[in-house]
Amino acid sequence: MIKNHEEYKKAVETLKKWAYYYYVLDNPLVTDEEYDKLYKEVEKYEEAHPDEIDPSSPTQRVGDVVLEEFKKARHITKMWSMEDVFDENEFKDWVNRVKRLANEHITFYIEPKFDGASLNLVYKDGKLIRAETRGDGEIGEDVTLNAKTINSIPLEIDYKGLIEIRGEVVIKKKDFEKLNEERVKKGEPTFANPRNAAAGSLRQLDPKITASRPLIFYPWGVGYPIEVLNSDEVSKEQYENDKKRFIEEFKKYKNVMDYVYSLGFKEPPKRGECDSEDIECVLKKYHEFIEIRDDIPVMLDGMVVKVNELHLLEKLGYTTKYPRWMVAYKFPAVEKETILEDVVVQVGRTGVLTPVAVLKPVEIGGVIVERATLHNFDEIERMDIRIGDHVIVIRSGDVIPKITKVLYHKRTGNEKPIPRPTHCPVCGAEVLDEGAIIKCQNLSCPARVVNTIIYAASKNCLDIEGLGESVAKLLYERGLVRDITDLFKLKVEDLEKLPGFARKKAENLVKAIEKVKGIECWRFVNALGIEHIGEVASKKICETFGIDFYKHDPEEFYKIEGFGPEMVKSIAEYVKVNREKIEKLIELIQPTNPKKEEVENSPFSGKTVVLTGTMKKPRSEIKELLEHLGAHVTNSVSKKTDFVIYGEDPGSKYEKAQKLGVTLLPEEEMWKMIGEG
Ligand SMILES: NC(=O)c1ccc[n+]([C@@H]2O[C@H](COP(=O)([O-])OP(=O)(O)OC[C@H]3O[C@@H](n4cnc5c(N)ncnc54)[C@H](O)[C@@H]3O)[C@@H](O)[C@H]2O)c1
Ligand SMILES: [Zn+2]
Repeated sequence: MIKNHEEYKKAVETLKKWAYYYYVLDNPLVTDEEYDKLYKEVEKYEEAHPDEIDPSSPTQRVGDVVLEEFKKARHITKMWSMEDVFDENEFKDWVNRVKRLANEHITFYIEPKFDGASLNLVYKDGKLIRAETRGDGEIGEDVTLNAKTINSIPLEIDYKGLIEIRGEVVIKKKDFEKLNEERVKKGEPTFANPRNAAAGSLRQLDPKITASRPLIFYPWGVGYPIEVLNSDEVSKEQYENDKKRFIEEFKKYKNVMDYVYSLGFKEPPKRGECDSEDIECVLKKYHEFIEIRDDIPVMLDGMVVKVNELHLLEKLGYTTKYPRWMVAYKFPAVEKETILEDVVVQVGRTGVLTPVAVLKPVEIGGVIVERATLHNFDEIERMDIRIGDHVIVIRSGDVIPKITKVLYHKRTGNEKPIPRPTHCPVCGAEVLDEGAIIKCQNLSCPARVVNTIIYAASKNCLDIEGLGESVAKLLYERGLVRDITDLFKLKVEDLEKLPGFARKKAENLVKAIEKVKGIECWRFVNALGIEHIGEVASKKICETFGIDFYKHDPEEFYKIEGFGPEMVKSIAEYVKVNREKIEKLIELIQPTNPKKEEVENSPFSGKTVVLTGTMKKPRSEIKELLEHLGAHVTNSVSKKTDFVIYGEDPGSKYEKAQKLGVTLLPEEEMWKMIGEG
């Protein structure tokens, strides 16, 4: 609560500073939540003391000043900020207010609120002549050259009159992650969130930098000729004429946007209309938006509700800051402030040390977040993050929880620096520090051994059911397993004595390990965990050399498609050190070589096959088997299909095959043809 003018002035100064960092520098000092809280307090005080209002208060203006380095651009019509509501009651209040002001029946146009950077595109005679950031709403930065590098912005459109098309420049969450990873590698500061990344990428003095960033433009509205005139570039008379014609032609905001999208702009993932008497319709849309929010590749921070009837916009009018005919119904925040309580260091199977932040638990979008990535120790030093620091954490769909900001201004002096490790936290061995990567080189480091076992047992390797993290740790701690080869010595009697193991569980694990015998070659190779050699490379190795791969000269690996020096060197080094181990494992596991000859002679080789109905074995298994026999298994039946193999209760695919005259094979028949019937 702000009690007096003195406190009010202080609060305004704070808000101004935060707004400057946010709008001008694209580098916020606090979370939106914190900004909004103080903003609301200032607003409240101003309502009670209208004569004390500071005209430079952020409540009285749109955005902030523009950066000096840019050429300035005056918008033909004004750009606005937007009122926001945070819950159903606030929203209903807004609806009642706007209905009262309109004094006639209204409908709503609804679309997502994109969390990015506002951009105004001026088209004249069908050509893009200018692109401007919002700036203070009247004057923005001229970023025409930058905008021209964004693929989703058409340089020419079919509309021949003067028009301002407005929208949001955004970056996909995935691309934001990638961009930040690249920046971490180069030792550059990371962007706090996708919005700052988009805004920072758009507001570059060098268009080449903008061009290198994968930006997307989503239009959400039209300025000229429906907004408020803001320059003398156009005469008042022409503006009034154009406006009248435009409103008569389109009538509703919805139609304006349909038209804009028809000009070649990108459509949002979801939009619609509701009657103002049907609040349930709006609320339903709100919940649908929240439901799909994580799956939408770009950030949405709310849903925008606009009065649909164009002739009412002028009547409903504007405050100093925003139109009275639209509102943002905000979603729960994806960024929260919390405290860094500790940093634990994890050691992976390759020995790389990764710092993980332990946070004071905080709820973000319905999920309690307790841990976050910190990338590496170079990043920790660059951010100067300390234990006890107040930090901002972001989590949203593809964006994994991460600390994006340290709130230095909240330091008390008791924060503790996070030392760069010189020794492995697990085995105590001295580490190899290569800057971004710090490594424990002790091959028998417990963390490395346990993680190697977990990896080898995982789905795409030996696929040992029941051998996850906790069991692997237990087996290691009890001295039962120090190496993958030890797995094959495990006896039911040893296991059943372990905590949490009854006889049944012990038997199951031993059985699961026995099942590894005769496993496919590629799974065996993948399980070795050779650096740079994953599933695909393992398959290629087995197809080319079979299980004797390690006996071949490293040079020979170059003939495999896609194998470069990094991979070949890694294999060579691995084999040099581990030859004996490989041989011992082959003896124990006896992996099967892919049998090429048989595949060529199979009745299914080169055939296109579709599966339908319930089969005796899981469909994925049958698919794999048929593919192994050289078949091409697809999902839909066409004239090109050779066989439709059906189990019980076959569906429409069966009928389609009959219609097209495709050969129908009962499942039994297939097994006979393979020789397993
Ligand atoms: N963390 C900080 O320090 C800090 C500082 C200042 C402001 N902020 C945050 O910024 C927000 C206020 O900023 P603002 O006043 O620029 O408003 P805003 O960014 O929340 O909303 C207005 C903008 O929304 C965009 N928009 C996206 N989708 C739209 C759609 N479908 N229709 C119309 N417009 C759409 C437009 O660019 C428009 O300019 C608050 O959430 C506040 O917390 C944070
Ligand atoms: Zn170690």
